[in-house]
Amino acid sequence: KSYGFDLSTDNDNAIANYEDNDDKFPSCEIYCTGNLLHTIQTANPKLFSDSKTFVDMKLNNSPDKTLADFEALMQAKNQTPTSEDLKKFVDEYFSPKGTELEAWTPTDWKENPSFLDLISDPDLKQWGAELNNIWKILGRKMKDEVSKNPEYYSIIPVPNPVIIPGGRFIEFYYWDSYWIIRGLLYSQMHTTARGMIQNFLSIVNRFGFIPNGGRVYYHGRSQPPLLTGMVKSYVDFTNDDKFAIDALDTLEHEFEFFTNNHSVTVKNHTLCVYRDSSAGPRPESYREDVETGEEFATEEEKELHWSELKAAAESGMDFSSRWFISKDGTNDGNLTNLATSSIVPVDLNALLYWNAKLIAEFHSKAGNIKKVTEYETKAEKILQGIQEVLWNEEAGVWLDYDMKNEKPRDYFVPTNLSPLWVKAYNISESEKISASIMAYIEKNKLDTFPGGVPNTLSYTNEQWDAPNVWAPMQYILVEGLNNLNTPEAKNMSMKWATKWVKSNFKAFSKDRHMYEKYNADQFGVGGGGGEYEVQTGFGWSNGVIIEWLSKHGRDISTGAAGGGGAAATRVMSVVGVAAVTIVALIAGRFLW
Ligand SMILES: OC[C@H]1O[C@H](O[C@H]2O[C@H](CO)[C@@H](O)[C@H](O)[C@H]2O)[C@H](O)[C@@H](O)[C@@H]1O
Repeated sequence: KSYGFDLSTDNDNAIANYEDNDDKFPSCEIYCTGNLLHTIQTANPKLFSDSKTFVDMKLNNSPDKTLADFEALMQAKNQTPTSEDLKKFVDEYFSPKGTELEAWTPTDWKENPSFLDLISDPDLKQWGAELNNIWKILGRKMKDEVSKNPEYYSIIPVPNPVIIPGGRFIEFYYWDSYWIIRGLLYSQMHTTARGMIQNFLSIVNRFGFIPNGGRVYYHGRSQPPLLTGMVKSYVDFTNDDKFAIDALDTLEHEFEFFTNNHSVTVKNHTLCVYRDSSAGPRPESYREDVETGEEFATEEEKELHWSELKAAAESGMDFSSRWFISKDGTNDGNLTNLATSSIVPVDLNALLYWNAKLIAEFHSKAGNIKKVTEYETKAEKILQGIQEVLWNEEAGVWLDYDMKNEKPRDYFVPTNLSPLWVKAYNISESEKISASIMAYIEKNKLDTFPGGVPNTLSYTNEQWDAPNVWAPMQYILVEGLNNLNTPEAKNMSMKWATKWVKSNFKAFSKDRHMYEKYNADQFGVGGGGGEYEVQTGFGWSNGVIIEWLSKHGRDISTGAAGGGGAAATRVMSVVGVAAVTIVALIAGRFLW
């Protein structure tokens, strides 16, 4: 079946739940589940150093022939083929990863985007130009044959070229694309940004939701819902209200789909959790999931474990102690303690509130008064849930809620502050909230890390734990504090933005790479841990830096000390800088 890429919206035809997925993702019988996938991904010795390699390879024959010939091989080898037998089969029946894609230079790429004029420091300006060049390296276009014969590929066909994250991630990722698109908009690449948003609209129209990334094996889960936020960004840059109005049916559909499939009732409020709807290990990390699954005795327990792994992947934070619930109800443990779907996450509910508010705003542009009221009411209900279930007066911040133990999880994650970013709080209480957030920052010593604010304060060797620090999370913190609009919060926001720009710059100057994640304990160093090597490229890291160079490039310089530059010296007292320095040195960390 080939895709016609009909961008029109037809909610009646879009699926209302995940049930019809098998039809919608025709190559799933090869790439999502089954004996072939299991046998190749668990071969001993292993065939691939990264499990994702196999599921990104193209089929040379139809799925039916491939499966039939594989079964014949299994029979011929008495169900116990050697690794060598399997390697021969893969070489004959699959083509290398990436053959379905072509490098693509965005047609709207500009040599000298105007944001470069907003940067004073010559070294930062040069760096900005190099980051702008990277858009050309990260551009990918699908070959026409993909949409004609999608059953030969794990990649999900989309009509327009995309900017990928980079490294092993050669397809689109849902939430990464939010920061990539903002970076493109700041780089005056409106056509590429619009094309990527249209891809997502087309995907919602075809499947009802946006999968985690652009591969069929991500079919059971999404990622933090940011499509409506992407449309808002596009409209803010272009004033093209019609684009948002035309997208409304699809945006509503994504919102309804997401809330229908993720809701829970807590303390009489309907809120959402991250969740997955598929069976089995993650195909792209099959071997790893089979190994952690060994810890469980029954098939049912294994399935539950895999489902919690995939729910964590839906959150974008795969993996993190944020999702561990130990026997005594703490965040201690390891991947076997994952209980993602029992934790009500602050960020997801704040984002859904934002979605509802934006949909109401777009309806108001269209003059659809009834719809404005409908979505304002939905937003208000989510806000009440956030306030009554997730706001924690004692901690002075929002906290994830543990439904198993019926208690808040008082552990730092940047997402605890995410309502500030999307204004999911009562604005009239900004002063009070600002005081309590600043006290929370102080109490958790969040300002003492030389390389940015870590994702948690637990050192577990998982990639979304300390000491790793991630661009989207720095963004949420910095933009959220800025929104609070009090002098203290704005100062901290500027200080953290400056530190992040300078730390990324140091790493780039040294290694010539933008990293997927960095190290909070060391200034200018890439991150590590988790199940794959740190990746370079890197879409969201580039996007965030381009945005902050555009916004603050006149105030940041590479020369000045303090993790800040001209702006930081303006907003912080000298005493403040010295205090931060002393605290960091006492903690045995190097500032730069
Ligand atoms: O292959 C392992 C996991 O890789 C992805 O997760 C990480 O990279 C994504 C792309 O940058 C990012 O969106 C995510 O936040 C990262 O943790 C993938 O999204 C996972 O589903 C996958 O299991």
